[in-house]
Amino acid sequence: MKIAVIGTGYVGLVTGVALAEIGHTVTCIDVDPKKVEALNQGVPTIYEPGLGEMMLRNQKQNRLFFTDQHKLGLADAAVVYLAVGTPQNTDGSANLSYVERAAVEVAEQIDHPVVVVIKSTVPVGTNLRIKRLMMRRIRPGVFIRIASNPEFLREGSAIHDTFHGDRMIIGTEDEATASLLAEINEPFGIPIVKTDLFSSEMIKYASNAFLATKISFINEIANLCEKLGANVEEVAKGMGMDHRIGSAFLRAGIGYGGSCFPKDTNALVQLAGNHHHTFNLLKSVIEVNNQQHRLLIDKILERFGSINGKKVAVLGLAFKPNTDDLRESPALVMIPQLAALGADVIGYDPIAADRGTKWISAPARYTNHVAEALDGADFAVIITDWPDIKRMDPETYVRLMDQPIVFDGRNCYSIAAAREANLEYYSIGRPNVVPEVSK
Ligand SMILES: NC(=O)c1ccc[n+]([C@@H]2O[C@H](COP(=O)([O-])OP(=O)(O)OC[C@H]3O[C@@H](n4cnc5c(N)ncnc54)[C@H](O)[C@@H]3O)[C@@H](O)[C@H]2O)c1
Ligand SMILES: O=c1ccn([C@@H]2O[C@H](COP(=O)(O)OP(=O)(O)O[C@H]3O[C@H](CO)[C@@H](O)[C@H](O)[C@H]3O)[C@@H](O)[C@H]2O)c(=O)[nH]1
Repeated sequence: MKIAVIGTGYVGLVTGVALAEIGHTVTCIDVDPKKVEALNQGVPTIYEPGLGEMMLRNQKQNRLFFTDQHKLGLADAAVVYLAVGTPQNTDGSANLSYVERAAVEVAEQIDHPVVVVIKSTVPVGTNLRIKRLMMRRIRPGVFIRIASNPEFLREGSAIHDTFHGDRMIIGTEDEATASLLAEINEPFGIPIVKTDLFSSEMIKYASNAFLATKISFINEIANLCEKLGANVEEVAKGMGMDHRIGSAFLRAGIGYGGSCFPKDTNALVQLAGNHHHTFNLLKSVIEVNNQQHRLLIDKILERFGSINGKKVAVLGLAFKPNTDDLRESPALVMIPQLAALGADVIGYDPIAADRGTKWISAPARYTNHVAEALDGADFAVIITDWPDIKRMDPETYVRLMDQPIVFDGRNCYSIAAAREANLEYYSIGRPNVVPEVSK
């Protein structure tokens, strides 16, 4: 099948590469000529384990192409995926201008029937609205069908998720379109759920909102555990063994970030509000998450009083491990706050260090060497549970820092290991470790 994918961001690039991998001929189109140039040279524009090799293989086998010319990319495509961004408007609602622009571009260029598949996360009703928008612009005699096929990949494990997802959702207006999409995606071997357009759009928002709810719920339990002397990891383990609850997404921490949960929860609250429904539960989930981002600062101030002039190592800038994505990362909140309190901040990230200066508007230095960040530091703050940080022996902090005091937003080490290393250690929802000498 000849397929065009519009947008080579996270979702567009992974979708394009994966569809080529299962045998389709795919042309990915992006308005950014620099991205297209890099991709044409075989250089992936996002950091995603396993993506680069798969991309190159399919380019070499002439199944995967990149262009910034819509006309060229759409020329003989039977199916066109829209995978452009749907960022947040200032009021929290989803900004659909990129989807609309891409849809208009397709409508004006195509001269043959196509199925338009919306991969972007869009509010309920958008697919239908986009179809109508396109119908007003297509040439006489050209026919389009629309499908909603929301994406569920996680950054950092996008390739794995694409080939081993729990389900694929296909929302359509007619069985023929649903069957065509099922046939295209059949080689992925993932269970396919066929449904209507509106339900498909809602499944995406409801799924992200539910996962965010699990995280905020366990974070609230963690905050209570701290007050009551329980250990949230023990609690999450005990809860998660009940299969009705499940153990996934019960890791307490500094709060969720990333390009999806924050914006999609806000968009669902807005969407509900537009229909005179106050989504109280989700509003609280968002509020708890915002509070959670500030929690470590409170702990730091409680410990030190003032951090003016203190050297702090911030470990991890990305919103989660295995990605260089800083969108809505707790680091964006934490580093400016630390700097505003007078701390001398040095940020470490194994992959995203060079993005620090560009993304974070606060006086701070950045490095991709963890030892350089820790050297002579008065305290450290862990934002991202990168494998190399988790693997680090807690004794390393004692060896490198001026004062071995760690505020861990991701519960990277066991309480026993911190105690054994004589580390002063504050984590989330677990007992503090304060060695005798520090008391
Ligand atoms: N990032 C994720 O992990 C993820 C996962 C699931 C769903 N989603 C959803 O998928 C959508 C895309 O997310 P993303 O993170 O890949 O976005 P992104 O912002 O990283 O990338 C969007 C790309 O589209 C390009 N673009 C914009 N308008 C265009 C046009 N008219 N023609 C061609 N190219 C155009 C941009 O240049 C950019 O490269 C969003 O709706 C998002 O919510 C994202
Ligand atoms: O138990 C947990 C699990 C996650 N997180 C945090 O939650 C955020 C999101 O993590 P994750 O879901 O792994 O990453 P994303 O790449 O943002 O993926 C989410 O958002 C995507 C975009 O919509 C969806 O496609 C995915 O299914 C959905 O998991 C990160 O900050 C994590 O640190 C926690 O704090 N505790």
